[in-house]
Amino acid sequence: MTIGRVNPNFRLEDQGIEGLGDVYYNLMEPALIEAAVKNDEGHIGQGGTFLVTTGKFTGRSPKDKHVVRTPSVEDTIWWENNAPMSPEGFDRLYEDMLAHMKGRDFYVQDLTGGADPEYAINVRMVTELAWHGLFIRHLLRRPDRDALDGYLADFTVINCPSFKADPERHDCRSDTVIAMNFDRKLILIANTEYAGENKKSVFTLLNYLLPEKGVMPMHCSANHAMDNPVDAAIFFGLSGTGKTTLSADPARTLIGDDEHGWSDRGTFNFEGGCYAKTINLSAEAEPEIYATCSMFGTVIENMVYDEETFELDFEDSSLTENMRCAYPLEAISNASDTALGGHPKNIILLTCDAYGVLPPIARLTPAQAMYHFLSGFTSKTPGTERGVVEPEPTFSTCFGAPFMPRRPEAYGNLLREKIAKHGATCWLVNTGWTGGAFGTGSRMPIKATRALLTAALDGSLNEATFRKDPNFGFDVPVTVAGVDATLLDPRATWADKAAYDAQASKLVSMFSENFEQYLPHIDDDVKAAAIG
Ligand SMILES: Nc1ncnc2c1ncn2[C@@H]1O[C@H](COP(=O)(O)OP(=O)(O)O)[C@@H](O)[C@H]1O
Ligand SMILES: C=C(OP(=O)(O)O)C(=O)O
Ligand SMILES: [Mn+2]
Repeated sequence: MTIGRVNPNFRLEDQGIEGLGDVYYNLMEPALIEAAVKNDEGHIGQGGTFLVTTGKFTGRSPKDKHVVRTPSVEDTIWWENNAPMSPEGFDRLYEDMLAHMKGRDFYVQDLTGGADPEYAINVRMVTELAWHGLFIRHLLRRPDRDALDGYLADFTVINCPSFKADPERHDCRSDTVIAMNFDRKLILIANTEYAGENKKSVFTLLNYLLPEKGVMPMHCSANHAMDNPVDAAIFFGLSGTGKTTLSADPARTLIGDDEHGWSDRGTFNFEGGCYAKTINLSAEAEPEIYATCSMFGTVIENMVYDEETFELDFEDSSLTENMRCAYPLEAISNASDTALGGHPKNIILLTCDAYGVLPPIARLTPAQAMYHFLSGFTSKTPGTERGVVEPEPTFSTCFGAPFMPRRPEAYGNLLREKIAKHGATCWLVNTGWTGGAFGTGSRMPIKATRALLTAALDGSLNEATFRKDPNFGFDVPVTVAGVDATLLDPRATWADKAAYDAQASKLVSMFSENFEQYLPHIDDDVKAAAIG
């Protein structure tokens, strides 16, 4: 049976997907919650949130993500970073998945990725779980109801957690799979309930498609000065570095928290919602995000709560440290209603340095910015990927290697052109450790990071006195109003200075060793910015 609103000429049957049980098209939030409760997928929480747990998979499974190796993508995919799947393996996977789906109920959400209509693509999300429908409806962009009657999808994502892949038959690594087929315009996800796979697969898709249109796709958050979209800032960062936290700034307008494009027209959010971490979330440090945890429709994933009062426990990470809430952009009071901004005036590279070596803020030349963008030094945050249990230093190029189908230079060159053309000021911000490495020191206070960003974004920090960092060659401010000057110099925060020097020189070598792979592909000015 077909229930809900859909283009009568573009039902699943029209895509060759037949024999399912009931198919629910484009249900709105209340109906999705009702369906999810009826299916026993979770519980309604305080304020009308929806509370779910996702079982074994509470973070992404990057090693199970595959790109189908067809001739048309052979030369453009960065195969060292993207696990291949044969077209035959994919075809069998699709066939087996469709057979498995027969008789089961599914939820279809016809959505869009990209706030700029010029670059938007239509993505139909077909989910076995009603709450995945609710999640992705929050996260992507919702077309007007009337537009649904003529909606056609550019790409279709099918997410079926009850299906297990067969590595032999489907040419994949395990029984969990995220398979992207750019030729067939299909993405198949199986055997994981972690909601983040839905949004990050669409992100990966846009990272593949947009560079050909001259648009730089970016793993970054974005905001702009209150009521002044021209004064935009973007914050690149791998998971857990602070994109979501720092872009929700009460003094600025939020454009988006995770995925953006930069075209000749400026910046635009790919999404229509946010996906925040809730571990140790406090009303004091992050009031806007905290407030969404008691709003109607917010999806609360893998949080422990009191079974009698339904009160959330923000400290209890026993299910995972990667506990989350998902909500539409409108849930943040000062979010932009267009999700568009100008060309970024400031570009922030967020890094979570678990070694406690990098300063809390440094100003970068364009060449240094390119060097750090390609290096992507940071730490993986516990829980965000399977198997990561403590902050794990890594070089994740473009601050988002798991989502980059193309070679890093493809993104690096686009970014570099845009920085040169629009003259953005670039900053490196360490939201990681201070006063010692992970285990000895402590995480950078959010308040200090915010104060430094405020000074960078309002232009006042440019007037500060800077010192040149002896290890990394970038400019580090010596004093900033409202921030303890000791904090600005990481060496000064370590009790054991010799230990700092040893750790810093170890990090310099790591940078230098990692960067060797890029040397054949880059220009002399970026080479000159290389460390070590
Ligand atoms: N100085 C800091 N800056 C930003 N976030 C911090 C800082 N100190 C601690 N945190 C915590 O780190 C996490 C950052 O996560 P998040 O903003 O979701 O990152 P991302 O969006 O980049 O994945 C949050 O849980 C936040 O509370
Ligand atoms: C959804 C994710 O992104 P982020 O942590 O960058 O918000 C993720 O890494 O699973
Ligand atoms: Mn985030």
